[in-house]
Amino acid sequence: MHNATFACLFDMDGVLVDNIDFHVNAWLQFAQHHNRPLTKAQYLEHINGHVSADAMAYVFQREISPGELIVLTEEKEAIYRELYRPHLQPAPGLLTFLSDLKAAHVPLAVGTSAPISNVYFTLDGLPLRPYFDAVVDASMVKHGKPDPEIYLRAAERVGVAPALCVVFEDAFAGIEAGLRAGMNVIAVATTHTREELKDQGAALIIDDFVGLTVAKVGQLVTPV
Ligand SMILES: O=P(O)(O)OC[C@H]1O[C@@H](O)[C@H](O)[C@@H](O)[C@@H]1O
Repeated sequence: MHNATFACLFDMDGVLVDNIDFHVNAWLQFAQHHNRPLTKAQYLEHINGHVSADAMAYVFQREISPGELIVLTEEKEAIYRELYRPHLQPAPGLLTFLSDLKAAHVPLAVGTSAPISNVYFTLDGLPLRPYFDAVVDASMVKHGKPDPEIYLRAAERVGVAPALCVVFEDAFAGIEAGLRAGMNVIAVATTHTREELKDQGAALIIDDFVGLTVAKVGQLVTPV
């Protein structure tokens, strides 16, 4: 058995599930309903991977009150869940990779900008929750990605030093959050192409989890 000396921290949307097209369509429908201009390019640059408080402030170009934020977030996320529900499935190779990590006693956590309603939908809907020792969502932090708080909190929850954590991320904001937390980042080329990801500072770029081994990930944090 592999002797685990590191932890793996997973982003949710775009990593555990390859669902960003559904988020894009939900945001475009939501924005149209509120007569706000929004394009896919703007989504990718300003919304992808960000917490709803920041995304809504961008869409409406103003501060959103806490009460309004709850209503608007649930409106958008209900559209997303309706669109994605028939397609809900784990990313290719994910279940095998998570089982291998568990067998090697690697502590596992999720660090997501998503609201808790989407965490229930994804982690309990599949179900993926039994694999994870900790889940940190948007409601548990003051500052969303690209701030490192979500990943620092996840590392704290599994009791592993940031330098010994490997973050799996698809979003620019999430990659930056992992790097600013002092962690090793593996970029997943779901939302962005390998070309777009190549200068973002990730130690490795993968298309999905097929064929990924515990040893390969461990090498990123374990001196040879
Ligand atoms: O990629 P993460 O951190 O799981 O982020 C979740 C967020 O990702 C964004 O891309 C979605 O548009 C949001 O609606 C969602 O809540």
